[in-house]
Amino acid sequence: MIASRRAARQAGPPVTAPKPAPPTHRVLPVGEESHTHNPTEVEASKKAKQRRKRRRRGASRVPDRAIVFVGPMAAGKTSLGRRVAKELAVPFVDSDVLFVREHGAITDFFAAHGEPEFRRIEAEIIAAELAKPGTKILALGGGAVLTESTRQLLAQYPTILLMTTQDAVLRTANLSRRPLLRDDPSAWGRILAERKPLYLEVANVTFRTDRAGKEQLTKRVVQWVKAYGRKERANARRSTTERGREVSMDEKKERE
Ligand SMILES: Nc1ncnc2c1ncn2[C@@H]1O[C@H](COP(=O)(O)OP(=O)(O)OP(=O)(O)O)[C@@H](O)[C@H]1O
Ligand SMILES: O=C(O)C1=C[C@@H](O)[C@@H](O)[C@H](O)C1
Ligand SMILES: [Mg+2]
Repeated sequence: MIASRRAARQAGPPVTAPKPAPPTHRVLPVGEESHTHNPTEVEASKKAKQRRKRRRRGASRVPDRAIVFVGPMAAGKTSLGRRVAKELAVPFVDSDVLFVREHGAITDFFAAHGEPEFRRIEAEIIAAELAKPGTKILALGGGAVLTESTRQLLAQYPTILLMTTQDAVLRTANLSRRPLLRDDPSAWGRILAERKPLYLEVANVTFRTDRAGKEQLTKRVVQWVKAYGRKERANARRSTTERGREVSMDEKKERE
């Protein structure tokens, strides 16, 4: 059976078979690329392999847990977070989106149950998301840092603060989706003044989103994340070696 299938494969299609359709520039699904001998498709396959290799290399340099984005309303957590996640080929999660999925619109929830109940559930959602293994970009709601337990958890995660100015927000953000700002534009600055110390307490680094375009910022944040991952791995290797040395010193002492 196997021999006959091999023979059929070696024999190729019957001479009378209709001519196959001309090759197209279709991008082949992952895993199918190596079954072609068409030069265009071979080239596409090579490029796909290189891309996967680059992604694996990139992924191995990023921290193996959540990378968190914090910052004031409309600073760019969602738009930049999505871009950075795409570039690193890791999932993007937004705590506001998780909340809405479970409990409906945030403004309605505030009106019906009040802010303290919102903060309690928000903190639970964030803690559960941080506890899940694997690299991801996690964007937090603008007020998540108000909760102390969340701030304490963030001490164990690379945390990026996105900062901007009220002028930039009023220029770029869609105010119809932000009724608080539409009705009282100076609310943004007042809220930021109250929260700034909390943002700075949890952040490992700050990027200004009003001073550079999204593309340039994405590159800079990706570079920072990779450098953070490299440093963390180097530190882990160093402390393993040091622990190894301590053990062998102890063994030596015991033998003496
Ligand atoms: N670097 C940038 N340059 C110009 N515009 C930007 C930049 N970053 C974000 N924006 C714009 O600012 C607006 C707010 O961005 P985004 O919704 O990502 O902010 P956010 O921090 O997620 O807001 P929220 O706190 O409401 O969730 C969007 O219109 C976005 O396109
Ligand atoms: O700044 C805030 O307090 C908030 C920001 C949003 O991301 C939402 O989490 C919610 O609207 C509260
Ligand atoms: Mg957002």
